[in-house]
Amino acid sequence: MGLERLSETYAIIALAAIVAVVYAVYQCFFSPLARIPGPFIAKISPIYHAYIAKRGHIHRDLSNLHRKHGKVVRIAPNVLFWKAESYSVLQGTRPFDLAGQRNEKIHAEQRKLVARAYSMDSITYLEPQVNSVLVLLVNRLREIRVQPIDLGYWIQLFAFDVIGAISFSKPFGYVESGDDAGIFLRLRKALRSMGWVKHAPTFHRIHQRLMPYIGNWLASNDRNSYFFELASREIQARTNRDGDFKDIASQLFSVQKTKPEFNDTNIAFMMTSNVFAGSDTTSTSLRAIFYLLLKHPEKYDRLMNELESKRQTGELSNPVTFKEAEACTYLQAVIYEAMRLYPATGDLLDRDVPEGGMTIDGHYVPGGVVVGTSSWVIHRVQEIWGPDAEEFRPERWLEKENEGTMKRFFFAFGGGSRTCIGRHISWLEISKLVPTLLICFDMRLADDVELKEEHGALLFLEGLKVHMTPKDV
Ligand code: HEM
Repeated sequence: MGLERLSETYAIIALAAIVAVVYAVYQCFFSPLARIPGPFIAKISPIYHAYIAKRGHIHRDLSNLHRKHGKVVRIAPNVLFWKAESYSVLQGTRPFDLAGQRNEKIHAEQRKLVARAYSMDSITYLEPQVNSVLVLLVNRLREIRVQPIDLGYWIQLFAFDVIGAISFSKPFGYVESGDDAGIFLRLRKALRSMGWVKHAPTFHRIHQRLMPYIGNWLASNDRNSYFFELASREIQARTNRDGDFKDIASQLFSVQKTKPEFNDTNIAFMMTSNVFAGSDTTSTSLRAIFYLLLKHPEKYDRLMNELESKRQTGELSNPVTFKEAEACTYLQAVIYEAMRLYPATGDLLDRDVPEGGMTIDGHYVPGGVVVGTSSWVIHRVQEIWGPDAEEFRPERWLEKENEGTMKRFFFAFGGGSRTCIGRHISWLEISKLVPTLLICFDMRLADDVELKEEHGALLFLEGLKVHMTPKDV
């Protein structure tokens, strides 16, 4: 009896091994994607993508994979169009979610409702909100006596407060108090968790089903619970306050008047996206800009020459206006170049290949396969950016022969119908903050600063310590 059970067990193990080998042979030699190069383990297991995402430096891993395997790399057995299943993890059960919505038709309808509030025209409307946080930031930084300052942290406080200000006319009060009340860590945990759970959607589905019994083990769920509740409370408080508000909430409430189906819950979901998608992305970009500038004194000096000569001719106010900043050509080149080298999202933006399939770089890819690309990879392709693609050289954006090409391949905000809806807002913040801080402070990077990179669903850069000496302006 014992022997019989043993041989039965062996038979099951042998069968499982045969199935695994057949599956691996199929994936490596007979699948329609068999000829696409990539790590062996990625060809046979979807775990590979989730694994490299969990390690925290997927942005660099993807670039290395392309360097090793070429333009098209296979990073899962079944890895433009519809957003892939990984976005369901983002969306959860949320009915209004631009970033997470996979259905193109629903996405287009929802995006149409809110597009105006985020358009270029709305930027001037929101500028006074950014000004108030910026002036407060400069004053707070002037008061700090202990050097070097963790400028990265202050930038993050600024980016959060701006989101509160432009969304609900109420900064969160972080710059004022110099403290984030634990919210950054909570958000970081959520983004860290989302970074890998996105690539394990089956695991996510099972977890969500079991949640009533096992509780919530995934910080990624905070996006649609804790942060949604935070946004809902702010929206509620905002409707209870009187005043002529110049913010996104007021624009969305005016949409609601003609489209009542766009209810308060949907507005709160949109505001959750502002907090979730708009604060850390902007602060990471700002950290990269200051880090690269201060690391390259000749670029810093060139930018200071531009700003100072504009100051002397009265073309630069304090705080700098968006219009003035746009007219600073070297400043704009610096922003593009830093965001090229450190785009805030470095994982693949996954899309399902539509029915009928498509050909990518000579490889036929059948419908249903997930394809994606990463800004970290595109931004380092030498055929586009030249042999010095890894170098910080803002001048490349000013060279006549590159005009057009470079902006076309600038992928920090994604592209197509899913391009970042908040890109004008973050450009407004960045364009104003960088020159304003530079005209108000002399800056020097603290000794031995190297930014620490961690990629969850977004990139984080830690350790921007700077000596800041206030100037008389
Ligand atoms: C430097 C700052 C920012 C960067 C690098 C960035 C990056 C991106 C990228 C790459 C996407 C496309 C994602 C995809 O295809 O899956 C995206 C979408 C989105 N972003 Fe941003 N973002 C930034 C700032 C903001 C701000 C300030 C807001 C809101 C105030 C915002 C809200 C959104 C939303 C709602 C989407 C989804 C859009 C859609 O699918 O229609 N982002 N962002």
